[in-house]
Amino acid sequence: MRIEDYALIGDTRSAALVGRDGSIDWLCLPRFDSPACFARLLGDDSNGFWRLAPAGHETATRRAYAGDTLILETVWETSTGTVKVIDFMPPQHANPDLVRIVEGVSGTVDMSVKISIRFDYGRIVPWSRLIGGHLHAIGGPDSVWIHTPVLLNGDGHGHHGTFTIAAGERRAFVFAWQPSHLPEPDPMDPVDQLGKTRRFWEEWVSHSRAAGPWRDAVVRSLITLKALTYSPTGGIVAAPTTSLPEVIGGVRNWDYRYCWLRDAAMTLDALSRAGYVGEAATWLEWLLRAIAGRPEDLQVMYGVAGERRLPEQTLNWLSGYEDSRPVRIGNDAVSQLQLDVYGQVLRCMYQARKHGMPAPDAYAWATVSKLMDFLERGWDQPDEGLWEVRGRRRHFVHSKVMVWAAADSVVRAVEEFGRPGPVERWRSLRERIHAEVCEKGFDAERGTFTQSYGSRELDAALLIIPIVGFLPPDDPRVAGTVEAIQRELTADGLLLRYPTSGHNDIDGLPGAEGVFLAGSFWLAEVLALLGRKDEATELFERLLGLTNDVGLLAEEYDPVMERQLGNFPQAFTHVHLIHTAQALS
Ligand SMILES: OC[C@H]1O[C@H](O[C@H]2O[C@H](CO)[C@@H](O)[C@H](O)[C@H]2O)[C@H](O)[C@@H](O)[C@@H]1O
Repeated sequence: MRIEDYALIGDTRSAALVGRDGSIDWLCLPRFDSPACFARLLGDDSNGFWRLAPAGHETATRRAYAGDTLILETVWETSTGTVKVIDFMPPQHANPDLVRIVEGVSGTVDMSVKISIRFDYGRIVPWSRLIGGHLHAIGGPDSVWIHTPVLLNGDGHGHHGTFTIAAGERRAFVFAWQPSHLPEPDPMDPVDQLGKTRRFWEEWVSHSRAAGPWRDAVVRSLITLKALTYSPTGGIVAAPTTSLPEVIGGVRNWDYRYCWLRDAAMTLDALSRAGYVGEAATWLEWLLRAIAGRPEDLQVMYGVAGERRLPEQTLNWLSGYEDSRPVRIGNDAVSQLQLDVYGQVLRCMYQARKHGMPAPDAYAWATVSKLMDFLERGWDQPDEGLWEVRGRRRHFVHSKVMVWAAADSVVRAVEEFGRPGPVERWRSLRERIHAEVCEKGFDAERGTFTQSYGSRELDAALLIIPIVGFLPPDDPRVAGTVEAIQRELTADGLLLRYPTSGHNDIDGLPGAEGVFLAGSFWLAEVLALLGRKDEATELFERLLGLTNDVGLLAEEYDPVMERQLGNFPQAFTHVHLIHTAQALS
C-alpha cells in the first residue's frame, strides 16, 4: 500500500490506519505511543494486521468518511453485489475499542476475514483461544478480545473465516483492548456506539467557524488535529505513526508519536482561530504540567502525559516501510536545544488570548516570565533549529526570529492585556535580536536572509519572517527572500525544507528527501500576505490536490514518484493547510 492508500480512524487516545485493501496495518494500544499490535505497515503479514474484505478482491471501489466524522466507510462493488465496511473507534471509552461493521448494500458478497495479532510492534505471537464467539489473545501486558459474528479458524499465522453478506444484513466485529491482568471487558452494542461516535464528531465540528470555498478540506484537517489529541491529558502528537520514510528506502525515519511543543503550539493556534478555544486552554494546562521545573530543562517534546525520557531505539525485527530502515521508536531529538520552541509557545499563548482564551492565571504568567529570563540569558546560543538537525549546532535565523517573536508576544501581552513586565527589558531584548538578525542573517549581496548566520544556504523556515511580523510583507528583504526561496528551494513548484541533495552537512544525514508540505503551504500563505493572491490560490489548490481520497496529507511528497512520504497524517501539514485557507479567505 502507498502511504496515501491509508485512512485514519481514532478515539483521541490512539489511532489506526486502514488500507484501501480493507486491512488495518497499524494500531498502537492503549496510547498513541504504546507498542503496536498491528505493525504490518512497517513490515509484513507476520507483524500483525486485520483484513476484512470481499474474498478475492484487492482494493475497494471507493471510500469516504461519513460526513464530518472520523467514521470510515469503505465500499466494494463486486460482480455479485455491493458491500460497505464501516470502521471506527468509539471516542469515549475507558479502554480502546475498534468496531468493524459489514453492511450488505445489494446482492450478496462473499467476505473474508483474517486477523493476526502481534503485540510489541509485531514481535510477540500471543496465546490465542476461541471462547464462545470471542477470540482472546494475550501476551505480556496486553490482551485483546474480539467479538466475532462468524466462525474463525486458527493456524500458526492467525485466525481466518469466510461468510456471505446479503443486502440489508449487518455483521459487527468488536475489538477491545484490555490490560492482560483484567477480565474480559463488558460487552458493547456496536450500532449504539456507531450513533454515539457520529454524534461526538458532528457535535465537535458544529463549533467550528470553517466556511468558504475550502470548508471541507479545513474541516477534515480540524478533525484530523482533534484525532491527534490525547484527550485524557490534552497533549497532541505530531503524527500517529513512526518511521514512515521521508524518502523510500532511506534512513530518515522518525517516531512522531510524541507532543512537540512546536507542532502542538501551531495546532492550538489553528484550533483557537477556528473557534476551539477550549482545546487551547486544555493544552495550556497540559503544557504547564509538562514543563513544570527549571526553564533551562524545557524539552522540545514530551510523551502524551508529559513524560520526559523518550530514548531512541531501533526495532531490527521490522523490515521497514518498503524496506526503509531503520524502524525507530523514541526520538533522540528530545534532548536538543531548539530555541524557536519558546517563541512558538509564547506566541501561541498570545494568539489564543486574542482569539478569546481566558487570561492565564498568575502561575502561568510566572512561567512565562521564567522562560523569558532563560531566553535573555541564552538567546544568542547556536541550536539544532526547528528541523532538528543532527549535524552541528548553528545560529539558525529561524530560531532567532522566533525568539524575537517570544519577546514580541510578551511585550504585546503587557501592552494589550495589562500583564506585568519587565516590559522594558523585553523590549530591549526584542530590539537587540532584530538588529543582530538583520546584520548577521541577511546576505545583502543576494538580497535574502539565509539559513544561519554567514551561510549561503536558504531555508523554507525563513518564510516565517512576515508571518510573525518580524518584517512587514512589503519590506524588500522579505520580497528578496521569497524570490530566492522560490528560485533555489523548490522542486516542481513545491518547497524543500533546505538543500538535501546527496550527502550534506546541514542535517548530518545521507540522502535527499521529498518536498515539505507544511513549508509549501507557508509559501502560499506568504504569497497571499504579499498580495500575490492568484499565485497563492493556485499553489494552495495544487496542494489540496495532493490530499488523498479522504483528505489526508503526510509530512512530505515526492513530485517525481507522485507519492506521499513521511509520517501520516501529520499535524504540522494540516495546521498549515488551515492557516493558508484562513490567510486566503
Ligand atoms: O528530519 C530530521 C528530523 O525529523 C523529525 O523532525 C521533524 O518533525 C517534527 C515533528 O513533526 C517537527 O517538529 C520538526 O520540525 C521536523 O523537522 C524528527 O523528529 C527528528 O528527530 C529528525 O531529526
